Amino acid sequence: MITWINASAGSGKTYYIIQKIKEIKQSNTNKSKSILCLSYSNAAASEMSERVDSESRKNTSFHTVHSFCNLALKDKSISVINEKESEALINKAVDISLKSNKFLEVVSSFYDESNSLFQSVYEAIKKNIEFKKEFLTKEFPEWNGIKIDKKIIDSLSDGGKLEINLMNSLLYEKCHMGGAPIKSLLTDSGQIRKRLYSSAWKIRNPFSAYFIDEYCIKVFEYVQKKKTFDAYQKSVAITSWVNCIKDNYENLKKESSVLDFNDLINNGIKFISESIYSDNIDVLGLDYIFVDEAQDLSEKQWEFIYALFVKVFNSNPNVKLYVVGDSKQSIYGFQGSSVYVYEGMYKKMQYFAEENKIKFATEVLNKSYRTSPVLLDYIDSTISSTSCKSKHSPVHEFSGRVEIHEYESEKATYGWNIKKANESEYLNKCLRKVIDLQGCNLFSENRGISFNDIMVLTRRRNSELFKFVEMCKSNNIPVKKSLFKFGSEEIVQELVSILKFAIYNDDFSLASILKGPFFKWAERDLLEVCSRRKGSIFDSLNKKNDKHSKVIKTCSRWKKLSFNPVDFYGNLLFSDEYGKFLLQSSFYEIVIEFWNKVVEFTKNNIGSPMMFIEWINGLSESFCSKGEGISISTIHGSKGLESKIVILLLNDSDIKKQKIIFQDGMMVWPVDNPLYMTSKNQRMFDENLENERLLYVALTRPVEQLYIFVKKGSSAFYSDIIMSSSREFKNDNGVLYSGSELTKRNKDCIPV
Ligand SMILES: Nc1ncnc2c1ncn2[C@@H]1O[C@H](COP(=O)(O)OP(=O)(O)OP(=O)(O)O)[C@@H](O)[C@H]1O
Repeated sequence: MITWINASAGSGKTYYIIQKIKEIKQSNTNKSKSILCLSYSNAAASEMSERVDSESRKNTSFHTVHSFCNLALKDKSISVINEKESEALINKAVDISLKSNKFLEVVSSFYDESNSLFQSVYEAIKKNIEFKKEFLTKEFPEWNGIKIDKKIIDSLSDGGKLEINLMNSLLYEKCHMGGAPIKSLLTDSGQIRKRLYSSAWKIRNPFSAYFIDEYCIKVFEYVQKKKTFDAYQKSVAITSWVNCIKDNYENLKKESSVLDFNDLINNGIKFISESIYSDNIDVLGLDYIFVDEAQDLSEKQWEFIYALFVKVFNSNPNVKLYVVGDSKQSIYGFQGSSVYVYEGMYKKMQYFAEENKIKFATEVLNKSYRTSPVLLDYIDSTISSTSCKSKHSPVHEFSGRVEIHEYESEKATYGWNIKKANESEYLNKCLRKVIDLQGCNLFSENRGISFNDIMVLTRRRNSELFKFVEMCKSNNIPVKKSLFKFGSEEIVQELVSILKFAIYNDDFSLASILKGPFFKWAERDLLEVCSRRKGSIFDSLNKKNDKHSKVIKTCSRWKKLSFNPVDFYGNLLFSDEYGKFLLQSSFYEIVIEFWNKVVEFTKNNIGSPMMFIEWINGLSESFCSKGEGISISTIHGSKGLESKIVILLLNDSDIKKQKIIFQDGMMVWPVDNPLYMTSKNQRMFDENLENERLLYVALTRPVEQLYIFVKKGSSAFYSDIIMSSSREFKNDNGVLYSGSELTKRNKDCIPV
């Protein structure tokens, strides 16, 4: 049986799964049912796990699709690299490709338009790595007589724009055909064309005007064709170079016997289809499979889930699959999920059910168990323009409040000091709001507001946000560090790398240790050692032992420690020079927390270092300063969570447009030809929808109070949506918009 539930935020989707598991566990059967719960993110998987009781947890496992696939690999002693390590490898793959003939070919074929070339090279690699300006200028001052001057490299920042300008000027201004500027020839009002018409009129030849038009059309077609052909050539060259980087990356992974996150899924699919299971997973014994946050899964992850379900179904036709999601909350487009994939999967599952004569059910959850009616009204009026509309009826009756503070974008002519003043005003107002909320009562409960009730959300982790955290601290407002997952804190990553290096002697771990706070190597130092080495980095350092004696001595000491996590970190933190350094550093608090985690792990597990590494990397809980505090998170990170009060910092400059456009696996060169324009428009359309879905996720987190601080940037995307809906909600005094509904209900409750 397959059950598919698509329902709005706060309608109880996760609650449904939890209740279902409870019911299954409480039903009177002899055998305890085996349940697998899959989700997209660590946060969602651990949220589910945290919300079930201990009885339900028996014989039930909670995983992300990745961690489930990783489990299948466990016995195979292959290590899985995280995103940071994968980025370092891509970096290396680019270095190799810069020295390859492929790149030289690209450079030569594009030389006459080298500005555009470097622009695209930059754009092509910028997505994943930092551009190697220094590296390019230093290592390649000249190629085949082509001089790469600093100016060219410095101008690499605006992918595609220069190219479009160039093409426009070719078409409209600077290009001369037999002395006639094309713009003048091609437009009806152009001088040259007018002149041609008037001479045609003079010679009184009835066909001459017709010939002029024909001629103009031919020139126009020629320019279009040339542009398309140039664009095609460039797209092919750059795509083949990007593919060369990809091949290098694949080879580097192979050489070091590592897998990245994408490989995990591919391997998972392979294991399932070839029936190779590790002992860690009893795939065929599953009775129930639950999939939460299904709208966030990528096509590959779905492929895995489908393969898994079919496999289990073939051995146990009674297996039940529950898929739960909300197409309005699909916000991981950059990682391959999309509404199209989600809806396509619905049809595929329905078809599977029909083919195999099993029941395909859908359930309707149309009540909101989270949000105050006032907020629901506001959400519906704000999001109403799109498919995101979510009308569902409120269960609660308590009041709510929405307040909007808008900031205009700074005018360039006012200079930089205005910009600064505006920014701090924006953050100060937000801080003021947090302070003012103390001492007020909640609407939904009969008690005062505590810091724990407040969640601050933002689109990106940017410098503004860090400034805000600093401002909170200096105003004695405690902040929970939910912005960072414990497992991805820099120092936690370093501590994990040390254990990994001690066990595997691998280059990635050593490289990240060397660049970390203890050894503080610059990228250049590392590059110098890596480029000339034979064998591992550690071996090559060993050979030049005088210069690197500190590294050698320290690392050799670590290699001798027992690998049992508690012994390893006990020695490292409390009897080693490294530990002394850490405990005296600003990382002190987090290192102690890390040690507590090591002890906690050892208490509950057999203590294998591999298991520890996986466990600590996957820890989704946030590192929290002691006691209560406001939580701060990106909108992506707040998925599935709720908070009594949400303060939303929206900054239109946070919306960054992707500049590279791929169509059918090939990069489309940015010129104004029809293919590029169609792809670009489609991309913009998709991006806008995703940005709107992101707004929907943010607006649906609060239970009763929402404060939006919106700052107009170049795109004005969010400010337009927020301000146009707020007009409807403007109160009589024209003060901050609280919504007519809410002012009526809450006038007396809230100090304004
Ligand atoms: N049937 C119910 N009875 C009582 N409370 C419920 C019910 N369903 C949901 N809730 C409560 O409503 C809130 C929202 O539920 P839940 O998190 O399951 O919604 P959701 O649909 O998964 O939301 P999101 O899409 O934002 O993740 C939770 O506090 C939950 O405990």
